[in-house]
Amino acid sequence: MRVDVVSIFPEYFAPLDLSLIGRARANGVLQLAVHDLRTWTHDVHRTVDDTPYGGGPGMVMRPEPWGEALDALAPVDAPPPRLLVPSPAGAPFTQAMAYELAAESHLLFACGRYEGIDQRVLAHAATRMPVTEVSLGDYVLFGGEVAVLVMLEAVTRLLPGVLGNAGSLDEESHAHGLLEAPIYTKPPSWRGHDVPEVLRSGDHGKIARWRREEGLLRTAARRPDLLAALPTDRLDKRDIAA
Ligand SMILES: Nc1ccccc1-c1cnco1
Repeated sequence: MRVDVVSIFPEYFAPLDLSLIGRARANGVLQLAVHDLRTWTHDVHRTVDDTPYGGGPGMVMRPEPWGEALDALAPVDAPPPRLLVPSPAGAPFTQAMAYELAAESHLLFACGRYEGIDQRVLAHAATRMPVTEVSLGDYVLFGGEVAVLVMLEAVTRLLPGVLGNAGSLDEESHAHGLLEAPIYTKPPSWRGHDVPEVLRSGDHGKIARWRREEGLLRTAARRPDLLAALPTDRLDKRDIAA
């Protein structure tokens, strides 16, 4: 997968050389390039923002540098990338979206700052590539960079060969729309707290049932919205009885 990121703070993405993402880049699973938006400015001050039409606080990112950046990174003679723009006004980022993005061959992330990017940049881009504004949640950040770091981690770990034990993808929270059951390791007793007997029973069927029930209980208690969204065929009669 090819990923291009455009930001006025390219140094934000230094962490991407670390750990799993660093390995995915080293073994070619992920081709990542980070670009400074100011590359596509032409004035001595390398200006990327201006005052908002209609007045109001803050500044808006100018369309011209973004237009030239997208022209350069999504040339018309190549298959179009999927443009992702982190935004508080975007669609919620979910594990389902992470799987969707992991199937793409080229992602292009546009990191907005200030009050955001002139809307015409997205409107023009949408004439020649899929554009998705994405929100990480209902809170306000200084810019899209941290959102891109989160999305890149969530997507990259789904790429083949990135996670050592692909099986762990199957068990983690949100993998099946439910939260994961509590997990434990040695010692069997610690500060008066014991590991649930069932997990030390060696009875794998019983352990699997316990984990599913505990995941359901946790989901019902902490994220009833996830339970409500679960397709009914995903809850078999054993779950209802639990
Ligand atoms: N607040 C922001 C400002 C700029 C770019 C993204 C965001 C964002 C994304 N998800 C929540 O907020």
